[in-house]
Amino acid sequence: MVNELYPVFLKVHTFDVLIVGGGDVGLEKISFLLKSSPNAKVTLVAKEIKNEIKVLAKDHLSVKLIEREFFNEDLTEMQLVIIATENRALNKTIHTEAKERGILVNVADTPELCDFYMGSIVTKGDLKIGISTNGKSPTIAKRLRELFTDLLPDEIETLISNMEMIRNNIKGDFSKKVKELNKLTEHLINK
Ligand SMILES: C[C@@]1(CC(=O)O)C2=NC(=C\c3[nH]c(c(CCC(=O)O)c3CC(=O)O)Cc3[nH]c(c(CC(=O)O)c3CCC(=O)O)/C=C3\N/C(=C\2)[C@@H](CCC(=O)O)[C@]3(C)CC(=O)O)/[C@H]1CCC(=O)O
Ligand SMILES: NC(=O)c1ccc[n+]([C@@H]2O[C@H](COP(=O)([O-])OP(=O)(O)OC[C@H]3O[C@@H](n4cnc5c(N)ncnc54)[C@H](O)[C@@H]3O)[C@@H](O)[C@H]2O)c1
Repeated sequence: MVNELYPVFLKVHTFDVLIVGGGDVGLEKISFLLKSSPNAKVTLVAKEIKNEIKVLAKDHLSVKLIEREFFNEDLTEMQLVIIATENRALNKTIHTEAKERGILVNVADTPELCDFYMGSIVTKGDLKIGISTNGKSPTIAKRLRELFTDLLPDEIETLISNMEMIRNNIKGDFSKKVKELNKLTEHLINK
């Protein structure tokens, strides 16, 4: 099958995100989301919310927890929904309702019901690399994250900051700027 995924880097703090389910999977999803995007505007609804999620929410003022069963009205004004209850039929029903409202949906661990996948994420300051295996092996995505995190030197952060300064200070037209920036960085790739 062709890999048709198009990666984007979302400014999640400008979105309203709903997570349904507050068990192990809900915890995994909200943890990864907040790790990358600490100010993500997340509402989590679940009949029972794990204590770890409550502890995490205390450190993130943009997170709202609602401990009760899910109602369709919870989807109002949401732009992204992550569904993670243990009830597959319920997950499917919420998926259908969300799609009717034009909301992008991720049903945790159910690739065929996902409009987008949560990626595995390598972070070195302003550098962020999202990894996906097209839903085939989250374990490989995780291992590649570990590999790239080790492989990329922390100095990459300084390098990117320096390049930003140079980029802002190069005078002249666009093509001259592009040429100079390319010349400065060509030694980074040793073929
Ligand atoms: C990247 C990451 C981000 C995150 O979770 O936020 C993520 N899964 C992670 C870990 C992980 N998940 C699972 C295991 C156990 C081992 C295993 O089964 O492989 C491990 C590994 C571990 O924990 O060691 C269970 C699992 N996951 C999915 C299925 C169903 C299936 O594949 O059919 C099953 C089987 C459930 C069952 O047994 O029934 C499906 C999805 N998981 C995805 C993302 C999406 C595709 C990503 C891609 O394109 O690669 C997708 C499609 C949907 C989604 O959830 O977005 C995070 C790594 C974070 C990190 O450490 O960096
Ligand atoms: N835990 C894992 O590591 C794991 C691994 C692979 C797949 N899965 C699958 O992921 C799904 C979720 O797993 P989990 O371990 O988080 O389950 P869990 O039982 O720990 O949590 C389920 C959550 O859904 C909530 N919920 C159930 N019905 C609800 C409703 N009507 N309204 C609102 N909230 C409701 C519960 O209150 C709870 O917070 C399951 O389908 C499971 O098979 C889990």
